Amino acid sequence: MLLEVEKIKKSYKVKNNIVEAVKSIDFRLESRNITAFLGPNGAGKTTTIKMIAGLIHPDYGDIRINGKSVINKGRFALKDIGAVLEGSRNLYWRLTPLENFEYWGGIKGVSRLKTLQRGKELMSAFGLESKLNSTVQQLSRGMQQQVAICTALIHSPSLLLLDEPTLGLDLEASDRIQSLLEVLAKEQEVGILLTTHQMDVAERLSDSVAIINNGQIIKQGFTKNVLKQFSSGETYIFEYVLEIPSEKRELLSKYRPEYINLSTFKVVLTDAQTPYEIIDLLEPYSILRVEKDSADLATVFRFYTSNQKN
Ligand SMILES: Nc1ncnc2c1ncn2[C@@H]1O[C@H](COP(=O)(O)OP(=O)(O)OP(=O)(O)O)[C@@H](O)[C@H]1O
Repeated sequence: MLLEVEKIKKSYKVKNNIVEAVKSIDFRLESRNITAFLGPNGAGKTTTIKMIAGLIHPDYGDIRINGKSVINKGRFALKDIGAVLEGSRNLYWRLTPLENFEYWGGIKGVSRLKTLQRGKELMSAFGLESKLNSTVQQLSRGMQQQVAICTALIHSPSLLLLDEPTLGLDLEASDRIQSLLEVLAKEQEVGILLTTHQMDVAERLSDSVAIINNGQIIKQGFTKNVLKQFSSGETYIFEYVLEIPSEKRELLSKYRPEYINLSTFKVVLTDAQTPYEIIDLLEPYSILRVEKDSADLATVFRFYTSNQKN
């Protein structure tokens, strides 16, 4: 198993108060798997990722990478982990991408030749070959983030930790990063743990999700299973221009509609039924929309995080 996080806890002391940032978190991440760590602001995501990256120590619990505990073993952990936490803090802005790669490659114990070769390959994967010799401060924010990711990958780590990798980026930059992450996971067998508030990014990229709130994981599983639990078969939503009159309600009753408001209702259809039957039945009333009701991660996220106090 690439990453095993076992019952980790972390509290911060703020003046006379203790903030329990992470109460007890358990999860696993396999190679080739992308896990999205989701949670509202202050849920404890960054604290957890920082503990995995060895930047802060848990008060309790264990973190194992490839079966070996990394608690208090910073040097060992360095070898297997690449991380981009809080924007592009792993970059020196006055240096070029190549100089940054050389610097970080040196720290991670990779030869200069290998570092430069790998750095160039990674930059080409982003279409940034022409920027190898510009200083980081001359690059756009999207490019800087891409260079930060290249830097984190310079020593070919098996685990990549990313805090909000696509935050504030335009669609093209965000797409490039997402595509590279997919390639890294599926073709180069890297395990990726990322935090994001962008549910569409999480839905596209993640094999698994862990939803965290108040320092605890409240839901985890394969993304497709989590979504499936929320999608209720052949459920359709019909919205009419005007409210549904009582004689039509009577005719509709055999479909057991669930009314959302006076002009909108949901029905679950069997294999033998089609949405057109309903439309025919309600003629001549004008329909505004009919759509299949399927859950997305945003719905799932809202459900779990708004039920936090139950
Ligand atoms: N260095 C610190 N000192 C004191 N409290 C902290 C520190 N870092 C985080 N916290 C607190 O710990 C809790 C969890 O914070 P954390 O940054 O891990 O959340 P997060 O899920 O990453 O949030 P966001 O989505 O806003 O980045 C919050 O209540 C936060 O205020």
